[in-house]
Amino acid sequence: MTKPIWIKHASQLATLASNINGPRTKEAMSDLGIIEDGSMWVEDGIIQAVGSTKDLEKLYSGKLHEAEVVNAAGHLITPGLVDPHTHVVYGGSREQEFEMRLQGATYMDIMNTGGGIHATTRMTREATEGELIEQTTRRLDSFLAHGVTTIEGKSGYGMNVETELKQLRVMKKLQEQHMIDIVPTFMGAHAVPPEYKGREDEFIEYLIREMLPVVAEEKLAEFNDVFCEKGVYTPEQSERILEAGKRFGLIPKIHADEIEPYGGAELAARIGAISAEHLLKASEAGIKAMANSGTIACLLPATALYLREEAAAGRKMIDCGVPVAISTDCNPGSSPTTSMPLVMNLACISMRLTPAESLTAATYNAACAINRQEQVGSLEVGKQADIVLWNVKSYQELQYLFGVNHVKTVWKNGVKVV
Ligand SMILES: N=CN[C@@H](CCC(=O)O)C(=O)O
Ligand SMILES: [Zn+2]
Repeated sequence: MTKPIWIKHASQLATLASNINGPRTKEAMSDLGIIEDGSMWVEDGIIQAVGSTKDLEKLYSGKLHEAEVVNAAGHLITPGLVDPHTHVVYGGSREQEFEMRLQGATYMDIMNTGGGIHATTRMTREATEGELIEQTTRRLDSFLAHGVTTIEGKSGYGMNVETELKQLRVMKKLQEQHMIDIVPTFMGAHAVPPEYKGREDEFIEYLIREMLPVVAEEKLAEFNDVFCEKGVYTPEQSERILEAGKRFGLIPKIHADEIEPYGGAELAARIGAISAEHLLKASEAGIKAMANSGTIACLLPATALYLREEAAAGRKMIDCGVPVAISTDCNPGSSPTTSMPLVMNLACISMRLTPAESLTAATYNAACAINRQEQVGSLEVGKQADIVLWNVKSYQELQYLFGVNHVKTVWKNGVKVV
């Protein structure tokens, strides 16, 4: 039997607890459920109590001597961060493209000449399962070191049955081997593979006929994602792929309006996608439609920065009532980072989210974007004990001192992992 953990005297315990079920919007994104001089009791990996140190001292007075005590005086405590959009499983790396872009090549130029997603697809097809596990483990360790305890992970660097399944099976194995939780998304439509160039509809048929049934049969994914972008998949093609996924029980997500306005946000709202990703160029009508449908905007400010693009209109989206989540977009091309703390900083700096909104976007709303809000994303009784103790005293300081990893201790399911 492991000892209970008693964390006490946190200067701010940002619980993110609320009576609102489902993604938070507008003012609710600023309510962090802060407890000053906060305290938590954890047993068997589950949060048993959350409150003031005084209250918990009374509640557990007969058991205090049994617990491992963590004195969090002067420290902020938050839920483990949730990253709802990653391409974490891939082979190789693409540092030469970074230099090409600095010299003027665009993301799409590189992709259209066989680089970008296609380059990573070649390297992922060549990599063995063991090599992918080894590379990905290093990234998962880095996520934990940055306070991230749950991530979503997409396939999409295979675009054939064999490699798409290899990526998803790697995620399944890592879910068993690694402390971090990985929520899998099938993204067979990440690009049009070169062998199908000009025959997009044939590839879509292949994806629907050969890939989706196996992914569903082996329960390898919960979501189905598509890159809806000019030169990749049209809104009509994206809809066909996502509707087919629905028939196999996969919930739609959409990479939408990243490079050009293309009706992706509107499509996400119309077909009931749980989230739409990127949205740098989302139209007014698309933003309104997402607010009405409650589709979560999963915004990726590190990607915008890395591609030297203007970030998505996060401030405006929140003001319009769109629930906003944020993510690293961890991938080898447009955002090779695992730092959610940096993403929280950028959400404030480049999208004008407030420090409180940014924390909600990286915890509770991020959990909603991957259907994990019942388990993680807030510090509430009965939830997983995924907890971060930070080397700062407040959430305001966490967002203010930017570009620094302030993580001191991370517990995943009540186990100290950092
Ligand atoms: N934009 C499409 N897909 C990824 C990038 C993948 C890559 O460049 O390897 C994204 O979300 O940013
Ligand atoms: Zn992505």
